[in-house]
Amino acid sequence: MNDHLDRDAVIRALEDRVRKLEKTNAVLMQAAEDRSEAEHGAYDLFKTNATLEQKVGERTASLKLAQEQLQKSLSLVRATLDSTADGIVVVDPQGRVVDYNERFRVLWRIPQDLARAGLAFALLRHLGSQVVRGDSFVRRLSALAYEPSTQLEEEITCLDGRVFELYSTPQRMEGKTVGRVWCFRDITERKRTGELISRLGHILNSSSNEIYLFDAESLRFVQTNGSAQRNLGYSQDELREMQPSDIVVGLTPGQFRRLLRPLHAGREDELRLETELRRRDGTTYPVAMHLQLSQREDPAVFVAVVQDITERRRAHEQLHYLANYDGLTGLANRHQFGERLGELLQLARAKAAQVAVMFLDLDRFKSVNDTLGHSAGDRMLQEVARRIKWCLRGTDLVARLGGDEFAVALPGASQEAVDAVARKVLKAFHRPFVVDGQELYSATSIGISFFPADGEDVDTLLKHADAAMYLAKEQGRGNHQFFRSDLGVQAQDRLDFESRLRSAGERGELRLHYQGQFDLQTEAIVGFEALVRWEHPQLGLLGPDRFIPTAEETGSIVELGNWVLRTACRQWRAWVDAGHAPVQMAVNISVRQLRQPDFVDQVLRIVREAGMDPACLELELTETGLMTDADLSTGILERVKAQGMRVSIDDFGTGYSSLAYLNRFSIDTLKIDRSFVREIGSARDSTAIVQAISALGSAMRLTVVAEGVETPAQAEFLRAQGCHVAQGYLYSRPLPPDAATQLLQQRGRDGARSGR
Ligand SMILES: Nc1nc2c(ncn2[C@@H]2O[C@H](COP(=O)(O)O[C@H]3[C@@H](O)[C@H](n4cnc5c(=O)[nH]c(N)nc54)O[C@@H]3COP(=O)(O)O)[C@@H](O)[C@H]2O)c(=O)[nH]1
Repeated sequence: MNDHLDRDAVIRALEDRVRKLEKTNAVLMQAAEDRSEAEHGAYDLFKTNATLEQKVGERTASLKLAQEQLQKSLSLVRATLDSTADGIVVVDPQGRVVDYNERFRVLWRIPQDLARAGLAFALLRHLGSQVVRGDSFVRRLSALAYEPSTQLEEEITCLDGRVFELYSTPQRMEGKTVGRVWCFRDITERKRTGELISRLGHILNSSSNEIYLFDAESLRFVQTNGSAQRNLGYSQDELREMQPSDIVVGLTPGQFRRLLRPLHAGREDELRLETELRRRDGTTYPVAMHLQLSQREDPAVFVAVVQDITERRRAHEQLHYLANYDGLTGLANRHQFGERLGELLQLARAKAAQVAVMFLDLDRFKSVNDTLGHSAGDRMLQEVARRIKWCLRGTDLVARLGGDEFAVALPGASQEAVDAVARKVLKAFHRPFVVDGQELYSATSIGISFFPADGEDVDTLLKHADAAMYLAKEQGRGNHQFFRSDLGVQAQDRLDFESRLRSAGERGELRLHYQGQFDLQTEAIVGFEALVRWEHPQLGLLGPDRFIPTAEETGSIVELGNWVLRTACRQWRAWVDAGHAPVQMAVNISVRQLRQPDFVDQVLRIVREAGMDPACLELELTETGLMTDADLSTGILERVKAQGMRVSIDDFGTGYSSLAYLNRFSIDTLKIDRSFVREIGSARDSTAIVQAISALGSAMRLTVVAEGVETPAQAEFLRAQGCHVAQGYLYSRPLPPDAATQLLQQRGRDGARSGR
C-alpha cells in the first residue's frame, strides 16, 4: 500500500520538477536572448541552449525510467496482495477504505456492493456480526481510530467455528500516520491440527506402552515417550545418544540391523517379536515389540511400540504351572505325568526298552483327613511326596494324580529293580509322619504295570497299575503287586459298579426297608429304622455294606442319602395318612452328608415337602462321624435340634468317644452296637459295656436302644439294665414297605401309646 501512495507522490514530484525545468528553460532562453542582444555572442547562446536541451532530455529519460519502475512495483504489490492467503484491507484516517484484496472479501463473506461502498465502519459492523462477542469486537476496533499508532494482534473466534488471527498496523509515510492496514488470517485448520497434535502427544506420553522412534539410517533414537523413559530409567536426552541394541538384551547392532532388513526393503509392513529390554540399573524385563518403518517422516524413522509383558508372562507361567503341577506337593499332576510318560514311551519304543508304571494309593488316608482335618491331611501328603521322591532317581517321573493317589514312571527299569524301588517306598512309610505334633502311621498300596508287556499307551498302563494296586489293597494293604491280565476285568467291573451306583436312584433301583424298634417293657412298636438296599440288575438285591462304602468314597452318598431321607419321610406321611399313629423314623446319615454346607436346610426342605412332623424324625450318626470335627458337629446338631428333630448316636461304644463331647452334643438316643448285644452273657467285657451304656443313658436322660437283639435272654438282660428300646431279629427283620405296614397295623396301636 505504501508503494501505491509513493507512486502519487513521485509523480507529483516529477511533474513539479518538469514544470520547474520548463520555467528555468524559459528563464534561460530569455537570458540568452538578453545576452545575445547585450553581448551579440551568438555562439555562446547556442552552446548554452544545447547544454540545456541535453539536460532536459536526460531528465525526461530518468522520469520515464522512474515511471516504469513505479509501474513494476505497483503490479508487484497488487499481485502480492491478490495472491496472499491473508485478507487485507487498508483504511485512511477518515474511515474510508483505501484498498482491500479479494481474499478479505471472501474470508468475511462481504457482499460486492458493501465492499465497493468503501465505508470502514459499515464493514466493521458486518465483521462484528460474524464473531463471538461481536459488539465488544466492534468497540475494540473502532477505538483504534483514536489510537492511530497502536499495533494490534489478537485471535478472533467466529460464530461458525472458524478462528482468525488479526494484525493491525498503522500505515506511515515520511514519519506520519496516513492510515491503517488490517490483516486477517484463517488459522482454523492450524489450530485444530495443533490441538490434535497436543492431544496425541499427551496420549502417547501417558500411554502405558513404550514408544520409540529411531532414525532409519543411524538407528539412533530420535524420540521416546514418557513410558519408555520411566521403564528404562533413562532421560530423553540420554536415549537420543543410544540405539535399540543398547537396550535390547542379546542383540548386537549388526544383528538388530539385520532384523530390520525386511522392513527396510519393504518386504514386510511390520515386525512383531518378544524379547527383553535392559533397564539402566541392569535389570531386564520381557516385552512384546511391534516395529514399523515410517517413510512419511523425513528422514525416515522406525517406530517401535513396546509393551511390558511381565505380568502376562507371570500369569502364563502360573497358568502353565497350575495346568501341569500339583499346587500342594509341587509334583507333576495327572496331565503333566501323561505328557511326559508319553514321551518316555516313545523313546522306549525306539530303543526297544521297557518302562515301569507304579500306581500308589495311601491306606486309610481318609480317616486322617476325617479325624484331623484337611490341613493336617495336606501336610501329610506333602511329606508323602518328599518320601516317594527320595526313593527315586532323578530320571524317574513322579506325580500326584489327585487325592491320595500318586504315580511313578521308571524308564528302563527291570522287574527286579522295580521290585526293589517298591520295597524302598513301602519302607519309607514305616517311619511315622509327624503332623501337628502327632505321630501318624500310614502305608501305601502299590500296583505296577510294564510297557510294553501290560500296555502300550499311558491310559492302559495307568489303568493296569491301578488294577494291580486294588489287588494290593485286597492282599492286606501296605504291599505291592504286579499287574496280571485277569485284573483288568476286575478293574472294569469296579468302574461299571461305581457309575451304575451313581444313577441307581434315578433308575429306580434303590429300595428302602424298615426295621421296627420295640418298647422293651410293652413290646409295642415305637419306631422304624430305614435301611437302604440296591436292586442291582445283575447282582440282585445288595445290602448297604456292599455299596455304601463305594458311595462314600465317590461322593454319591449325598444324592443317595437324600433319596433315603425323602423316601422315609414320604412313607411316614403315608402311614399317618392311612390312619396310623405317628411313630419315630430313624434315618442313617453319613458324615459326608453331614458336612454339606446346606445339610440342615436340605433336611428341612425334604421334611416339609413330605409333610412330616420333624419331631418324629431321628437322624442316626456314628460317633466317629460326629467327632471328625466336633465343633462343627456341635453347631449342626444344635440347628437340627432347634428344628425339633431328634439325634441318635449309632454303634455307640465302637468308635472314638469322648464323654466330654457327648455331653456337649445335643443328642437324644444312644444305640448299643449289636457286637456287644451279641456277646451278652458270653463275654464279660461286652456285658459290662452294655451295663455301662445303659447306666450312662439313664444318667444323661437319653433313650437307650439296643441293636441286634436276637434272643429273649438278651431282651431280658437289656430290660433289667433299664434299656428302653430293642431292635433285632427277635422282633422283626428289616421289611419292605408293605410288610412294614402290616407290622405297624398289628403292633402299632400299643406302640403309639407307649411312645419314647
Ligand atoms: N449312610 C447310610 N447307611 C446305611 C443306610 N442304610 C443302612 N445303612 C448302614 O448299613 C449298615 C448295614 O445295614 P444293614 O445291612 O441294613 O443291616 C442292618 C440290619 O439289617 C442289621 N440288623 C438288625 N437286627 C439284626 C440282628 O438281630 N442281627 C443281625 N446280625 N443284624 C441285624 O443291622 C443293621 C442296622 O444297623 P444300624 O444302622 O447300626 O442300626 C448299617 O451300619 C447301617 O447303618 C443308609 O440309608 N445310609
